[in-house]
Amino acid sequence: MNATHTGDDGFGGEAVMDALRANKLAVVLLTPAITFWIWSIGSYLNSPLRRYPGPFLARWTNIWRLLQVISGEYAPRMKKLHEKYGPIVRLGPNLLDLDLPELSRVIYNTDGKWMKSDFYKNNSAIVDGKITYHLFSQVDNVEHARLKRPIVRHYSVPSVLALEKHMDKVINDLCGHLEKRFIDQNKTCDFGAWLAYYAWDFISAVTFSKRFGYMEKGCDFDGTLHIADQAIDYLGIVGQMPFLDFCLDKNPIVRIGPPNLDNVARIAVEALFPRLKGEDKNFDPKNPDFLQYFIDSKTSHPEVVDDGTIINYLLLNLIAGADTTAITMRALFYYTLRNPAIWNRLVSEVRATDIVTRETPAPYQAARAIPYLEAVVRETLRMHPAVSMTMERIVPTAGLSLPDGSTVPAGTQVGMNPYIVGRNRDVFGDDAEVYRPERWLQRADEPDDVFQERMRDWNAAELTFGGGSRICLGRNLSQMEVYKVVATVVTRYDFEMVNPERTWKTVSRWFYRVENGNIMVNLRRRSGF
Ligand code: HEM
Repeated sequence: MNATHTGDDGFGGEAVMDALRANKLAVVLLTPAITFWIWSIGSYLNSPLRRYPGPFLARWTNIWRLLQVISGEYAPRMKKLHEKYGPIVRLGPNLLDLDLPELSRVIYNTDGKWMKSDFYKNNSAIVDGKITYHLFSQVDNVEHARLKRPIVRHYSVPSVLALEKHMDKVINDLCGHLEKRFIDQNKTCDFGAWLAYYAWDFISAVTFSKRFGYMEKGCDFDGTLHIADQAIDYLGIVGQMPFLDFCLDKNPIVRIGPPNLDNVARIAVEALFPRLKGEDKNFDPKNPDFLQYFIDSKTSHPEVVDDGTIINYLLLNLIAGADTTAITMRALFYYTLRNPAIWNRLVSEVRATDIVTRETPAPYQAARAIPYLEAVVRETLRMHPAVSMTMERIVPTAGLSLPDGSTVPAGTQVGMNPYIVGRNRDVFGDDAEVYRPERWLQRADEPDDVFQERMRDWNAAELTFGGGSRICLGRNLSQMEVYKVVATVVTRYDFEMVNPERTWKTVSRWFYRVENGNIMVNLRRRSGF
């Protein structure tokens, strides 16, 4: 039979060839997977972190923690893990989260040996083809100190106090808007949203004597507030697997990242150049602002500061300073307004001081001297820290000794989460999950020295502003912003929360965000104000 040649030799040769080809393909496909698994099992078995407990998947891959951040419930979930596993939880193949406040001064210190991890690096921009880090994202401690030196003194209490006139104007404007738009029209106010507009206008006013204009427009008119949320979510999510930044935001072919904060960058540039030319009409030399401080540092530290550095300083102020403080103020009103005993005490103690008039907001130092206001602010910072994620550091050469007698080897990433240490029961007591400002006051039967020692321990456990040489640069500024506005509005208006029984919606990633619509209030002007 003259069969057409099909390659089949009558002994199933074609089938054999097919099988061989299929096998080759299987080998090509399976080899990397098998190698990866052998490597994973090897690393798992040999890992010096094997002894530390944590979720099974977290020991193998950082994808597990990335998913926790995406969930938007990061901090509460991590808190549950600590309840299950104890003070040391392994959150990734090379990451330990510690609920050990006694080690906060060891990990967050000023000796320059503890570096930030690569988590922070994606918070950077490409300038002239080069990745540029700012004060927050620079992980190299020497370079960080160089960048910080020219400006650190401008964030001290006396320097920030010199900006109080700017603050008073913004607070009076906030009050004007609340009266015109809500009180006079008998309308309910989304106070949470207004606190955010206030925070953004406040930070721009003290930074370059000009407002973004969110209060004037009464909305996030250019979408910047929304973009800032996306940018900070990107930091939290991509920071779990830092190489992803090179596939996404820093992708050389197509950039896949959150929208740029172009508007903020444009405003910073538009503020700098007219000022340098002496053409800035918004600037009054009698009322300094951060931009002026930064320009002065060009003269005092010419080896570090040029116009590019100033833009970086400006941007960081605007981006790091607004949402963090807005979150704190929202949390403060949420917790206090829902609890009549706390709210009434706050109102009566603030009003009794008589430090606010129709024309003048509360002076900072007088507001800071009201013990119950201090207690309320501290309790808010403890219960609802604006940053609610592990602040990762790399263990230096000497290793890290833990209270269980073990030593964490150099190169491991470790860190603490302000949300978790702030709720540590050994430090703050069995009611650490309860919002109770009174805990910050000296008890009637508590001797002075006992109270002072308690405060020392509590201060060490409070990481809301971070610690050591990387402690928040803007903490004095943000405190002025909070104390002044709370004392002022609490004196000028009566507040009534709409639906105080409704629980709020929060998102916990890098920031512990509070969504709009959670603090709806009806306001009434008090007589004499
Ligand atoms: C309630 C308000 C605020 C909170 C809770 C807060 C929290 C923090 C935390 C926890 C860190 C350290 C992060 C880490 O080590 O991983 C930090 C760093 C920083 N914050 Fe704040 N912040 C607030 C307001 C501000 C303001 C108003 C500004 C600026 C005007 C600011 C500027 C910065 C800067 C520049 C850093 C980096 C410091 C460095 O690494 O040297 N923050 N902040």
